Amino acid sequence: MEKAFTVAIDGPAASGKGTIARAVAAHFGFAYLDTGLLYRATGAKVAEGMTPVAASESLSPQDLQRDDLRSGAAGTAASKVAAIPEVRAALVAFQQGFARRPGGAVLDGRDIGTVICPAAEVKLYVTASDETRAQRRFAELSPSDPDLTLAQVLQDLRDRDARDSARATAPLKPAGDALVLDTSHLSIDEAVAQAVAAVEVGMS
Ligand SMILES: Nc1ncnc2c1ncn2[C@@H]1O[C@H](COP(=O)(O)OP(=O)(O)O)[C@@H](O)[C@H]1O
Ligand SMILES: Nc1ccn([C@@H]2O[C@H](COP(=O)(O)OP(=O)(O)O)[C@@H](O)[C@H]2O)c(=O)n1
Repeated sequence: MEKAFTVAIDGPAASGKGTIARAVAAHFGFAYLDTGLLYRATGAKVAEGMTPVAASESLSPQDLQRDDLRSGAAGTAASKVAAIPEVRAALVAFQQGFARRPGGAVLDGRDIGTVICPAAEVKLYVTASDETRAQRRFAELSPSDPDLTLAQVLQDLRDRDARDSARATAPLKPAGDALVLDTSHLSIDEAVAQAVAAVEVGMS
């Protein structure tokens, strides 16, 4: 594909957005941007003493490659800086430029279909029950954090979703024209197949 074509994927924590986004990008040969990493890296720099706005304005490719961005603490730090309008504003141009690059792009996050790419050709809102999401995230994080409990992961997800949904700027919510994909009872292959089918409709 020569022209721009944007697939916007939003949803709450650990719903399967990233898994679907990566698979869709690989299937169609599109570029992929995990926009949560921008907020996680900003939060990590704030934890090291930078102000949130300076951190968001100075993000480098290396900042996005740190190996400590996937932890629960990094997710919580991300959602705190993500509520600051100036931090979000500092990250808009990069995301929009990525979305409109020639050849197609998939972006996943919280506000891609609502704020970053309201004209995206395809919009998905990926969700799953709180318990399903907590079990998936627990399975992911517990091998490297033996003290972690399922109850703690569930509480962290709920706190983060509540903060992301309640903020005034770019809150977590489905775009009016998004296709809602509940993955609670879908395998990864089934969820990806439904997303691929939605993109095929968008391309036709
Ligand atoms: N449909 C699914 N069924 C089972 N596990 C899934 C499914 N989708 C995602 N997962 C797993 O759940 C975890 C969280 O998925 P991820 O794509 O990282 O979510 P998000 O990007 O929304 O935070 C990962 O370990 C992933 O392999
Ligand atoms: N487009 C985005 C992406 C992430 N975020 C914030 O960054 C946090 C981490 O996002 P993430 O996508 O990496 O989190 P997971 O859904 O993977 O757990 C979220 O809880 C949001 O607060 C956002 O506000 N807007």
